Amino acid sequence: MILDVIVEDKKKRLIEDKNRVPFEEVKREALKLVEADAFTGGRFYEALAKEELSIIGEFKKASPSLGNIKKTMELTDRIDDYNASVDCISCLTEQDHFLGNIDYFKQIRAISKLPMIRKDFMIDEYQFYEAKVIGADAILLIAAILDDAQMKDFYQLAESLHLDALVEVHDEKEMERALKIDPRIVGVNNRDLRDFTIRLDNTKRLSPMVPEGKVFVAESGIVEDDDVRFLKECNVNAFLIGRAFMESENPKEKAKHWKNIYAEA
Ligand SMILES: O=C(O)c1ccccc1NCC(=O)[C@H](O)[C@H](O)COP(=O)(O)O
Repeated sequence: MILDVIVEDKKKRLIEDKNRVPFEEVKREALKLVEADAFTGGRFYEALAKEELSIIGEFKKASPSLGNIKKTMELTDRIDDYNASVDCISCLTEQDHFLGNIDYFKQIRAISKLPMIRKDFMIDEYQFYEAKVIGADAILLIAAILDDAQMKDFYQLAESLHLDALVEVHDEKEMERALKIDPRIVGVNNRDLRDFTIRLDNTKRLSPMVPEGKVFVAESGIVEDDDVRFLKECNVNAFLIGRAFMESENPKEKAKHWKNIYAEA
């Protein structure tokens, strides 16, 4: 499965990353920031926990399912659009399959005040400290690539660094595992990573499992008005949208339009 390939490539990248900036150095830098933190976590969570629909707008240059994504806007124009219309930003930092990197993240961080999630395949403590250093407010934990102990330890590590965690699941089994750590934010990915098919029904099927009080995020495959109407029935707090915004020449209008549809549906 593609996730296995991505994780293997990530392990190789981590060896290079640690050679370039040693673990102890990144950790020291991150802990300094934690000590100086004005916020002790929750910026990302708070932005999603509102009564009305929130949107996480994603920056991704490529993906295994889409290949290279056609560039429709200059980065700074896109950031301006997101700043004016979405509630949080997601930025892929994975290099080999999404063509992201931490400099891309830092570029966006420098000109957006929105809470930002570092979207990557988190398998090593190093990445959490690095996320803190580059100015992330949140990280992604993908249940499919972590065992129960890793999920719990990484969740606690994120909390200790004042980072929110979006815990991503694909099916009932992963949802049960994820809920054991009592995460504040749960996301259902609608993309089947075996064949890349999108089923928004995934969110609908798993929605009754999400306990009251959690922030519930529908991820992937939201591309048209009817998708927004469909997801309204699932009581989600937020959408994570990549492709539809990256391929749009007017992501700001799209985000506003979909928030209106959601409010009126
Ligand atoms: O997008 C992929 O092809 C993909 C493949 C393997 C693992 C993860 C993948 N996507 C990451 C994401 O979670 C999406 O970028 C995100 O949910 C936005 O999805 P979309 O709106 O469909 O671009």
